[in-house]
Amino acid sequence: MLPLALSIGDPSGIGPEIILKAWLERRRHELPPFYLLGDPAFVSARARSLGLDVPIAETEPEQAVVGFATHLPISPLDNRLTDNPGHAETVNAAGVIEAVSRAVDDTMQMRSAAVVTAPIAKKPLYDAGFRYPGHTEFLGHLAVEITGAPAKPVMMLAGPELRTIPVTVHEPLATVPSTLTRELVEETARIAARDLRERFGIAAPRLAIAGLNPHAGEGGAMGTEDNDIIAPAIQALQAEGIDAFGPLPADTMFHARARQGYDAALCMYHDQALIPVKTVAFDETVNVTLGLPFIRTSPDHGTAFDIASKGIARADSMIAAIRLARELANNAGGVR
Ligand SMILES: NC(=O)C1=CN([C@@H]2O[C@H](COP(=O)(O)OP(=O)(O)OC[C@H]3O[C@@H](n4cnc5c(N)ncnc54)[C@H](O)[C@@H]3O)[C@@H](O)[C@H]2O)C=CC1
Ligand SMILES: NCC(=O)COP(=O)(O)O
Repeated sequence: MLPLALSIGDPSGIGPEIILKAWLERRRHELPPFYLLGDPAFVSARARSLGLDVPIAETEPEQAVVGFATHLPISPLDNRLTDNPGHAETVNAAGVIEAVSRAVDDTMQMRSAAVVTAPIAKKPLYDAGFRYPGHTEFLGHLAVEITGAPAKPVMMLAGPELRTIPVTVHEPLATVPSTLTRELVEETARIAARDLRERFGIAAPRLAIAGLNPHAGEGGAMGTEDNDIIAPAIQALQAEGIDAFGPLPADTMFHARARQGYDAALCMYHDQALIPVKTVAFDETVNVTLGLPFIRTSPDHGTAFDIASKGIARADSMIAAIRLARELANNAGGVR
């Protein structure tokens, strides 16, 4: 069995802490072996300052499974990381990006089974010249760079009771309507249906498609995108045999009874998708990227700078992300 590759995320946030805590919880949660792409000196210092007794060892990915029971394996980054909890440092951008790239490379080279990313703050990366809105888009870029084949990454938030998929992802609200096209809705739904079938083992995924406007447009009186873009996309998907339905008024599609009627909800913008799923299960939900030639999961939360290095960060979502990555890798035919 291959280990999972974990990227350290923003060193100023809670990423390092929840990874250390996940390792300490490895037996209780029966976690599969993983290794961290990080700076060993930084990780040791953070563990000490948090009072967490985590032995670490510099390890090649190939050796990570062997020592996982006794220490946290770390595959060292070329870039050093600066320790300044709660304050994003642009100087750390190179190491943060290297960790993600190396985790992807290890996975594509079959040195690891899947990528699990700790949260990154976007702004310090942008300030350092990073051109991608977030992991999701960067992972799509890496996939294309490595394979030479087109890849369309699709974000899905997967919780115990609800899965949601934003069709537009890191898009300012003001430009959502002009970004939303029939093609984008269809492409996102096709990838979601395929990956829910092939990766999650759902034979005939039911996709509930949200409208964009109040009351899904109220027959065109409260906005035209629902009738002009979303409804024709749903008809095309249905004609292909995909069990898609809507456009549904978004305010009434997430309550407990409504959730029984679908396997995933396609939402038209970031907060339409992320507010319901984080409200229902903030600690257990996992961010999964669909549409890639490798598996990637992440906690649903961000860097939580307000509590960085205070010792109170919960590792539940990171633990759920590790467990889901292993499950998806197992579903991928046992190759990994
Ligand atoms: N996958 C990723 O890389 C993600 C990164 N982010 C980034 O994180 C940064 C901060 O984002 P926010 O909107 O403030 O969201 P956040 O999730 O970092 O924090 C929101 C609130 O939840 C609390 N919280 C979050 N995770 C927690 C945990 N594990 N245990 C206990 N409390 C927790 C925080 O203390 C804060 O009060 C942004 O720069 C954003 O870009 C946000 C979401 C995902
Ligand atoms: N709010 C979700 C989020 O920002 C995560 O994005 P990504 O970095 O996983 O693309």
